[in-house]
This record gives sequence, C-alpha cells and structure tokens, in this order.
Amino acid sequence: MPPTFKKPLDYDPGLAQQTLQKSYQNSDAAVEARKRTLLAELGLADEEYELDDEEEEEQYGEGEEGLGEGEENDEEPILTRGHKHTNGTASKAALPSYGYRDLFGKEMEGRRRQMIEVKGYEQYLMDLLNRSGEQLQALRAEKGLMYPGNVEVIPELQHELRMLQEENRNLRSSGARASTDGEASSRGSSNELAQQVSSLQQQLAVRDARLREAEAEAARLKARLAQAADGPSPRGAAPTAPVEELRALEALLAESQAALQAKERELTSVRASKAAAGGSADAVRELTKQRDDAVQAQELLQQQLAHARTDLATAEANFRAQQAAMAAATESEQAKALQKQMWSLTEQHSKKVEELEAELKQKQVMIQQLQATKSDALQAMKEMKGRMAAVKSDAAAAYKTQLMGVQAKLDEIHALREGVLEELVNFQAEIFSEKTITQMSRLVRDKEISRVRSAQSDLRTKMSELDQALKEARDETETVRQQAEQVAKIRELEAQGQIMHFREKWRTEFDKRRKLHNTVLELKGNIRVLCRVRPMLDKERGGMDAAAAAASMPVRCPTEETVRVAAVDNKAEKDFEFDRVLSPDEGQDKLYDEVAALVVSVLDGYNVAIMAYGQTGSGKTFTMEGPEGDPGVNLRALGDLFRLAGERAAEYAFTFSASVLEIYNEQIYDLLMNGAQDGDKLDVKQGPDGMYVPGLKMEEVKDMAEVTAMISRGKSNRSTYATNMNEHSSRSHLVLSVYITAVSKQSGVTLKGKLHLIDLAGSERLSRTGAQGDRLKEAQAINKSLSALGDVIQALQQRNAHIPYRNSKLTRLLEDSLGGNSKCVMIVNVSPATENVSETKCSLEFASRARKVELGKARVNVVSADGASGNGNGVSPSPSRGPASGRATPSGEGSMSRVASREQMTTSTGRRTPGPSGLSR
Ligand SMILES: Nc1ncnc2c1ncn2[C@@H]1O[C@H](COP(=O)(O)OP(=O)(O)OP(=O)(O)O)[C@@H](O)[C@H]1O
Repeated sequence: MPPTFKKPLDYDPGLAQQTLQKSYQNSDAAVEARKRTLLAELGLADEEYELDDEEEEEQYGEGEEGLGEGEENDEEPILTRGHKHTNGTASKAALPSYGYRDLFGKEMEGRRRQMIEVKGYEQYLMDLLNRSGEQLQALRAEKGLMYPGNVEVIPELQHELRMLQEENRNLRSSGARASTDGEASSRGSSNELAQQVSSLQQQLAVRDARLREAEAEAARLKARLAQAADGPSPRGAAPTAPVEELRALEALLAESQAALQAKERELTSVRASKAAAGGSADAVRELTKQRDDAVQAQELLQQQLAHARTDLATAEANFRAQQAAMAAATESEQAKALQKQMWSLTEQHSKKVEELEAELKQKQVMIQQLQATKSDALQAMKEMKGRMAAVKSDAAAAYKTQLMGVQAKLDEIHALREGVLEELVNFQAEIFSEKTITQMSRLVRDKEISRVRSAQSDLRTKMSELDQALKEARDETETVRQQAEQVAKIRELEAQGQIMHFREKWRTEFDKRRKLHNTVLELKGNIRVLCRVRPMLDKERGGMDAAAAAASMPVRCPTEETVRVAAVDNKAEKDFEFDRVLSPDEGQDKLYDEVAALVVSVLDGYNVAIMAYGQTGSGKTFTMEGPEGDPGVNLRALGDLFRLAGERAAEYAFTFSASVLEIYNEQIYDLLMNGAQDGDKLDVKQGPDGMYVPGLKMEEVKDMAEVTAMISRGKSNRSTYATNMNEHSSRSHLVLSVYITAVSKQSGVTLKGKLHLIDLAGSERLSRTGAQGDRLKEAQAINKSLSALGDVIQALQQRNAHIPYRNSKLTRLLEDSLGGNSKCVMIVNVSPATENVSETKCSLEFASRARKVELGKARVNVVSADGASGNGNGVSPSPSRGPASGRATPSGEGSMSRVASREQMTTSTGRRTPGPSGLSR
C-alpha cells in the first residue's frame, strides 16, 4: 500500500517522476531477472512465459473477470495462452495447471509495484528532506537561529529514513525469500502462500504506519517552515483555499488508505478462513479484486492529490505574484501621488512665475511710463528755462530800451524847459530894458505880450504834454519794474534751491566748527584764565589826563597774553601770562568774545562757570553786569544763548530757567524771593543733576526782557536788606545761574547744561582791610570762602584724591562746575592804580595758580530718550557728579597728556612762569 504524503515546499514533480521511473526500471529489471531465474528453475522456456505488461494486464483482467464471471473457468490456468509453441486447444489439455504460479506472479507484481512506490517514496522523502534542510539553512541564515529545533528534526528524519530503507531492503530480501518460499510452496499448498502474503501485508502495514509518521513529521516541519516563511511577513497570509483542498484530499486519501487497510485485513482474515476451510480461491479473488479497486482508487486519489499540489503551487505562485503586484501597485500609487504632487507644485510654480512675469511686465511698463514722464518733464523744464531766459533777456532789453526812451524824453523835456526858461529870462530882460531905455508903444507891447502869452500857452501845452509823457514813462517804468520784480522772483525761486543747499552746507560746517572749537577749548584746558585791567578811574589819575595817566600806570599789557606789573615797593617788575589779557581800552565785546564759545557749549549740555575774581573796585561787577548800555558777560551770554537757541529751534526744543542767589557771611540768600530770609535755611546739596540749592526759586525765562526783569528784581531784593549796597556787594558773592534743557526733536535725547555767572566778593587781604567787628566778620567769611576756593584750586592743581569742596558754600555750589565734567573761566580783574599794585600782584598770582589746574575732559549731561542718564564720553553715568567721576582718577592719562602738552607749550614759548605754590591770600 502506497503511503500518503503531503506536498513539500517547492515539490518538483518532474524530479520525483524521474526518480520513480528509474526505480521502476530497476525494480522491473530485478523482477524480470528473478522471474527468469524462477522459470529456468521450473524448466520453462522464456518464450513460454514471455508476457508484456499489457498482455499481462489484459490477461490478468480477463482472468480476474473470468474468475468473477464464469464458474467453468475456475481451474483454468491463467498462463495457458503464454505457451506459444502449442496451439490453443491442445496446450490447455496437455499442460499442467500453473494457477499458483500465476497467482504468485500477480502477487509478486503487486509487491514489486509496492516496492517501487516505496522506493520512489523514499527517494521523494530524501528529496523532501534535502530541500527542507536547504530551506532551513537558508531560513536560518536569513533569520538567525530562530528555529534551532528544525536542525534536530532533520537528523532524526534522516535516521528514520535510513531505518526505513533498511526495512525496505529487508522487505526486498524477505520478498525474495517469499518468492523462494512461494516456489517451494507452489509445490506445496496455497495456505503457506496466504500466510506469506499475510505476513508481508502486515509488514507493509507497519512500514506504512512508520511512513505516515514520517510524513506527519514532514508535514509538521513544512508547517513550521511555512510559519517561519510567512509569519514575519506583514504582507498578508498565504491563500488558504488550495491548502484546505489539499488537506481534504489528503484526508480522503487517508480514508481510502484506511479502507484499503481494512480490505487487506479482510483479505487476510478471508485467507485465514480459506486456509482454515481448505482454501477458497473465489473469495481470494474477490478480495484481491476489491483490493485492486482500492489501489486504483488510491492511485486516483494520489493523482488528484498531485493535481491539488500543482494547484497549490500555482496558487502560491499566484499569491507571490499578487503580493509582488500589490507591492508594485503600492509603489506605483505612491509614485503616482508623488507625481501628482509634483504636477500640482509645478502648476503652482508656473502660476507664480506667470504672475511674477505679469507683475514684471507691469513694472517695466510703469518704468517706461515714468521714464517717458521724466524725459517729458526734463524737456518741459528745459523749454521753461529757455523761455525764462528769453523772457529775461527780452524784459531786460525792453527795460533798457524803455529806460533809454524815457531818459531821452526826459532829456528833451529838460532841454525844452531850459529853452523856455531862457526865453523867459530874455523876455524879462527885454521888458526891463524897454522900461529903462525907451517907451514902447502900447500896441507893440501888447503884441509882444500876446506873443509871450501865446508862447506861454505853447509852453504850458508842451509842459502838459511833457507831463503826460512823463506819466507814461513812469507807467512804463512801473511795468518794467514789475517785470523786473517777476524776473527777480523767478531768480529767487531758482536761488532757493541753492540756498537750501548752502544752508545745509552751512549747518554741516557750523557743526564741524563747533566741534572743533570745543575740542580746541578742551585741549586748552578747562579752567581758562583771562586777565582784565580796568582803566584808571578819574579819582586815580590825580589830575592827569587820560594819556598821561595811562603812561604812568604800573600795570601794563605788553602782549595779548601778558600782563606786566612794574617794580613797586622794592619789588621787581613781574610778568604774568594768561590765556588772554585784556587791556583797559578793550571793551565788553572783546571780553565776551573770549568766553562766548564756552557760553555756547551750555546749549550742548555742558556745565560752565564764569567767575570774576579780584579786589574790590577792580571791575568785577563792571565785567559781569556792565553799566546800562554797555552790558557785561551776564546779559551778553543770555542774549547769545537765546539767539543760538532760536537758530537751533528746528532741531531742539529749549527750556531756559534761572536763579539768582547771594552768598553772604557763608549764608545763601535767594534774591528772587521777596522779603527777609533766613540764610541758614538754604544749603547746597548734591542731586541727580548735580549740585543744587533745595528751595531756591528757579524761574523760567523765555527772552531777554524776562531775564532783565528777573535780574533787576534780584538786585532790588538785594538792596532792600543791604543797608549799604556798595559795601555789601563787595562782601558777597552773587551767582546768576541759568539752566538749559535741550530736547532733540529727532532723537528725543535731552541735553542739560548749566551756566553759573559769578561776581565774587572782593579778594583783598584781611590784614589790609583793617576791619573790626562786623566788618571783620564779613572779611573773615569772604576770606573763608575765597580761601576755600583757593584750596580747591590747589587740590585740583595737585591732583589730590580729596578735593575740599565742602569747606565753604561757594566751593560746594561750584563743585560740579569746577569738576571734571565742566568748563570754567576765571576772569581776574585788576586795578592799574599804583596803590593797588600789591593786591594786583596777589590776584594775578592766585589766577596764575588757577590757570595750572586741569580739570580733565568736560562731559555732556545727556538724558536718553528713555530717561537714562549718561554723558558724552561715557565715563560716568551721572556726569554732574564731578568728584565721583571727574577726579576719581586725577592722574588719569587724559589729564596727564593735557598737562604735558600745556607744559611743553609753555617751554617752547618760554613765556610761562610758574607761580608760587602757596595759595594764602
Ligand atoms: N573796564 C572798565 N572800563 C571802564 N570802567 C570800569 C571798568 N572796570 C571797572 N570800571 C569802573 O570801576 C569802578 C569799579 O568797578 P566795579 O564796581 O565793577 O568793581 P568791583 O570789583 O565790582 O567792586 P566791588 O567788589 O566793590 O563790587 C566802577 O566805577 C566801574 O565803572
């Protein structure tokens, strides 16, 4: 009975068929050889038993049919017709019956076929195992050692196969033995044969059972392989319909095999019963027939199974093809989507390009139009210019011609008038001569009179004509004048463009000049010292005229930077050098010219102090205030500031405010406050914008009128509490302060400048005054503040770490004006009188020392648009705090370099003389 088996993966039917055929051939050859041997042993010629398969089949069929159909042929030997050397009738009767032999041959044939099938099946199994092994190796190589158990299964199967092969060999040998035994038993009884057949069938059953086990194992392996191959794949499951069909067929095959086994068992039992009953050939035949039918049915089933496997292989191939197609379809769909996207992008891009091109074209058209308009405008301008030039030249020519005509007419009229006048004169002469010489006849006289009257009438007519001509000429002149005005207006319009240009240029130049000027001042040093020698007063001349008095003055000004004090009281003549020395004949304007630049820098956000120093009567008040009609620094400075602020009004919004205070006996008085004040109450403090006096009245001023009114109010308040104004003014310091805020209209940046204009108290020495009581107290106070000023100047000069600003109200107030972020001018006023020479020398020495002070580079007080304070050079966040920033590094590089340059300048000119080191007054 052929074993049932399942189609392995990649089953090759061609190879199996080849193997099967080969096995058949080998088996056939072996069986044939055995047959021949048996026939030879039986004494039968080959020819007698020569049957081809077809004949044999036919004979068997007929025989079997015959066995099944007719009872009379029961004993007829099956191989009767094979005896060819005998005729039909004679041989049947003459030859012995060989029925067992035929039966044996048939059995042998059946066994032979089974063996062939088994051998083919073995081969197939080997093939299957080999392929499975290869697939397993490939899978293991691909997946790693995922199914190591398979490796163990294959050797087991191989071992089992070897066992089966061994059994087959045994079967063959037992078959051979059975043949031998059958030969022997052919001489004996059919029972033995039946037993042998039974035994063989049992063995076959055992073998089939094992084969089924092997097949089941192979199926299990195949399933695991299929699982290993399909399981991890995400593409989907293999088609199940052909597999199910295959399984159904296999099940059918198994049933048929079971049925076959049952038939065989039945046959065995029948044979056994036959043996027991003495044999029943009919029953055996019947069973044999049934078995053959079953075998045929099995073969049919196997064919169906093969078909099913083929279908399965086809389905699998289709499935793979479908998977590949699906993958390809997915890829092609993606490609299509991408292509679609690309097309859409390309379309969008093309649209955009088209839009841009259209826009570009529009722009080009616009540019062309604009160019055309521009060229038209240029052409029109050109034409206009030409026409204007023509009009101008025409007008000028016409004006000239008309003027010449008018002039000619006027000349003519003048000539006529001259003629008429001459005639009149002649006529009068004639009249008078007639009166005196002869008596004219009345008639002649009347005639002459009428003639004269006629002439007069003519003259009047001519005069009226001339008046008319003159009027016309005037009208023409007016017309020409109007035309000339029009031409002038046109010229003015033309010039305005140039004016704007020049104004801009001027502004740039102005800014440059201002910056350069500030730089020059900075390079010169921050305390500039000017010396002013006042003229001799009448009372000082001693009866001398101005020229003689000037010639006798002990104080001279040999150069613009030198003042010379003559030798007096056994002291040698001495020269003092200052930044500028103003001689007695130099007026207020010259002095102001020297400080004007510093005054202007207040508008740029600098702190500036201008102080007049000198003994009483030396001209300090004259310099700062000035007499009526000849204003001093104060009013000139304010006038200048208002004027410049007006000029810069386009760029900045300026605010002016001012205060007037007095320091008397070390107390501060607010001169803008009416009535008596307690001077102790006002003190100097340091605020965010620098030094200030809390409670001091600051008034906003908008013009010079307000300033003048404010100053005179201050003076008036001062005089109310000062019993003797002249003496009082000599013993107090007067400070006029101007605070300017400039907000840039462009950037919003605020500049804050402060100007102190100080008329100091008289600087004469205490010993010289001989004061006592209140006078002594006043003198001591003055001495204290001026001494403090001297100490501050000395400390600054020596670049001390500590500057004693707090020693007096004056120095405290000037702290941010004598500091590093300010500009300071000291005007030392001196008297030229001989009796004042000693004090003059003291003042000049004091001023010389002050001139050596280097305050460091001045800084602008800036408040940015967002309110943050700063300064021009970024040194200090609070520029007004002089001591904190300006002198924190008194020996800083900038300061040193400036000193060096100044001293170098002094050496090169050789005119500077170092003053005494002490500052005592
Ligand atoms: N440059 C000058 N030209 C003409 N006169 C002058 C000049 N300087 C001063 N004087 C006159 O000298 C006199 C004294 O001047 P002034 O009062 O200004 O001195 P002072 O230093 O202010 O005195 P005090 O300290 O007492 O105030 C005045 O009569 C003044 O007119």
